[in-house]
Amino acid sequence: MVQLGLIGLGKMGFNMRERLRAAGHEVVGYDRNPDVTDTTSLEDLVSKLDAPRIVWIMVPAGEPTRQTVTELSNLLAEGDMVIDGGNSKYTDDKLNADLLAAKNIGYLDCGVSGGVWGKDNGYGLMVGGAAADVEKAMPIFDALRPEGPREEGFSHAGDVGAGHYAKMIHNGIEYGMMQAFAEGFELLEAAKVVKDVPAVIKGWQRGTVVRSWLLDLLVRALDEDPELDDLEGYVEDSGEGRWTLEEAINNAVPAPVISAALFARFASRQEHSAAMRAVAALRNQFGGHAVKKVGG
Ligand SMILES: O=C(O)[C@H](O)[C@@H](O)[C@H](O)[C@H](O)COP(=O)(O)O
Repeated sequence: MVQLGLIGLGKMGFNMRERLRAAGHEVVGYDRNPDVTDTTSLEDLVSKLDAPRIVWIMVPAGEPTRQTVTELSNLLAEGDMVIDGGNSKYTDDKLNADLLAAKNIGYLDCGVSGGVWGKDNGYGLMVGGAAADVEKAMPIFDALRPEGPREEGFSHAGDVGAGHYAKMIHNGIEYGMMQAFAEGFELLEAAKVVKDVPAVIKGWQRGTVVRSWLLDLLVRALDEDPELDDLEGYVEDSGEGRWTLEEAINNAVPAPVISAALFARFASRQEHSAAMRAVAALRNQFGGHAVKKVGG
């Protein structure tokens, strides 16, 4: 049994606390939401833990995570350790690690995959940092990861930053896979050759090359809404896809699938695309091709 401080009890952190407690670990959670928190402040959280402490951060990436690391750097002591489990950009990890290292506080970055299903199924984990720190936190990783061989749901990806780098690329792949399923779905719907689209997609769940958890989730969504027409075709993104493409450019690695998937999300948010108005205008200019006028 180990003891862990957990900051951020939203969709991910709340379920992680449940899974860790179910495995017999002691978790002291902090969240600004009084309904879910175990403590009143970060100071209080730190005071409730025995040294050497391990504190896991599960708050939104960017400023909220950086701010939390900064506050912890003033509250923790030599020998303690911080783990950032959020979807942070990997370049933030070096800054966090350096800030904490100045006080001899350890740091690991951990990409966490599995969403709201992780509480029961376990979370896929990819970790960056020193091997000795990874070893210290292993009981926590073992409780969070799925059952089965450790190396199939956990990796020590490399030095600080490597865990979030691995998660970034994982999410880039996720964008591409989702987009491929989505385009197949639209084609099946459009062509009307296939009479029962949800049945065909359900029939791909076993034996086929494309069977996968994302396919299972698509089947689940279609069970609830067979044509998905309760939904707007509007898709946000949280950064990982953009960072993956920055890496593709920096390393001159072609990534046409992931970039198309990201741009499809941008297109999904446009009601009145300037680019497509320009294409319509140009076709009209050079070829006299018909255009549709607003309100016409
Ligand atoms: O592996 C996972 O569990 C998911 O990738 C998870 O991390 C989350 O759902 C993404 O952050 C969504 O990312 P986008 O908002 O960029 O689609």
